[in-house]
Amino acid sequence: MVIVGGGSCGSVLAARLSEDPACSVLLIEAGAGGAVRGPSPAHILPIGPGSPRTRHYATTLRRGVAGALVRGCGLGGSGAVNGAYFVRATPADLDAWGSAVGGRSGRTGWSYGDTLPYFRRSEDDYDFGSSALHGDAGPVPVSRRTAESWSTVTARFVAAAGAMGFHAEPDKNAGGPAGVGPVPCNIDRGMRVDPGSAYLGAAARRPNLTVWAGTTVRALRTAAGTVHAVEVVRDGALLEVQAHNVVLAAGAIETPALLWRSGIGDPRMLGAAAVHALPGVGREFSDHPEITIPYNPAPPAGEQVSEECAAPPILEACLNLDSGDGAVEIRPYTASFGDAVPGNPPMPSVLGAALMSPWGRGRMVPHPADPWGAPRIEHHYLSDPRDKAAAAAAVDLARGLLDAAGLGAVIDGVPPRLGTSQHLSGTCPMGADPGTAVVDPRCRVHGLGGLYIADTSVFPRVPSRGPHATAVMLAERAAEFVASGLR
Ligand SMILES: Cc1cc2nc3c(=O)[nH]c(=O)nc-3n(C[C@H](O)[C@H](O)[C@H](O)COP(=O)(O)OP(=O)(O)OC[C@H]3O[C@@H](n4cnc5c(N)ncnc54)[C@H](O)[C@@H]3O)c2cc1C
Repeated sequence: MVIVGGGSCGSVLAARLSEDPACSVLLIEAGAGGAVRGPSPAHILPIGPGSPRTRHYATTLRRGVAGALVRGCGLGGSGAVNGAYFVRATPADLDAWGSAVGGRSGRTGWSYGDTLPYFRRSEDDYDFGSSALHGDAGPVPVSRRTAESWSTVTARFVAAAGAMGFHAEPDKNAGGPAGVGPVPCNIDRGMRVDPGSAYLGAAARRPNLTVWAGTTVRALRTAAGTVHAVEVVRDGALLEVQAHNVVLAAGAIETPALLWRSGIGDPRMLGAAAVHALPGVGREFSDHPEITIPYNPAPPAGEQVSEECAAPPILEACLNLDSGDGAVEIRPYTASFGDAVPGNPPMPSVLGAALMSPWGRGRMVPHPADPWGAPRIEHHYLSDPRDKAAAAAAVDLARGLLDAAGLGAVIDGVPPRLGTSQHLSGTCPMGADPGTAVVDPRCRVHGLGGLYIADTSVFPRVPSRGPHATAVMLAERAAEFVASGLR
């Protein structure tokens, strides 16, 4: 078994599949560093210029607006450098996923009921323990900051949202009505516990699990409709590694890129290099646009700040609204991205207003001149009039909250800025129809034997919450599908 990519999903897959001593697993990760890094300070995002733990990509957010995408690289992947917000997709998201992909409920289903056991299995919820909704024995610790330890920004924001009539949501992973409340985080005592640390830490010593870091998979080798090997670059040499099964978990940018480099995709795009037709690769993706509103923070008004507040995660609480024309998330960041991201220049404090169920879809295509170059990415943010209207309403709401909370004053002459939440999803979507989908409901690539995809590229659409907890659930579920295919 070869797993390509040791990020959020690849770590889960490698650990779960190697639980069976008869299954020999090779995990191949492009980023350097063979050892699992272990938990890292959650209030720092090591994604700034020059960070050895990231790869950067250019995108066009909308016509005339350039943007930058970041992906983690190294064991733990993007999960090891992210904001540590660990919120599940909503029951409505998952039920829509189940209906969209048409798998049979319970066996290959993706509805809320089908997926709940895998969310529970992945977590150790420090606040809610074991219950019908939560697990207390999984590898990922999940915790929420208590109101007593909130930073001033969070405390003022939550109070203002309550005063404005938004109802309290004490557990954003309970599947209840959306509101304002603490963000569940994969944090233990201030440290981000990414899936690499959580899952691979214990598994790495198993004799049937080999980890090759600093090794890049260049292409898949296929013959007679089956993938039988991967071509890798390791220590400067090009090698071919034979495999009975290959699981791609290289993330929502590199997984489609790897398929294209292997001749898998839309033949109209690949031309003579085409080996297997799957026109859905890169055709439509979704992500959460975020508009940030810069402000000058108000001076403290004598609030008591506990010692624990000294280094809060970047987001301790948020407001979710699921009604009306689309889901919205208002994010009161506890620090400026100049302070939280080493290497960034000084930046103002911002409040974020994100569209969490956008209608617009992005498109990714291979680099036009260089098959080894980064794909061309276009987000097409706010291209749909419904998104434009929702964005304007979300910015108004965020400004109202900024005011009501007394967080500070909007900076004159600095307009709100369109950016991305970095939640790219759905570049190789799951579905029953190989004309549009790339994998079936068991994560098998349509029409090719021996090849699975299990990462955020297979989400039919981005969930209406951050994708990380849902990515870990997906990998838990995919590991079972892959293992059952071996029997
Ligand atoms: C800066 C940032 C902040 C974020 N914050 C949050 C948050 O707070 N909450 C949330 O829910 N989501 C957040 N996200 C999104 C979330 O972290 C990702 O959606 C999730 O981690 C993606 O998991 P993945 O397994 O699909 O990909 P990744 O975790 O990106 O893993 C892909 C791995 O594959 C490796 N790889 C790629 N190509 C190859 C190759 N050819 N050969 C070998 N290895 C390869 C990469 O190096 C990487 O390690 C954030 C993302 C970023 C970048």
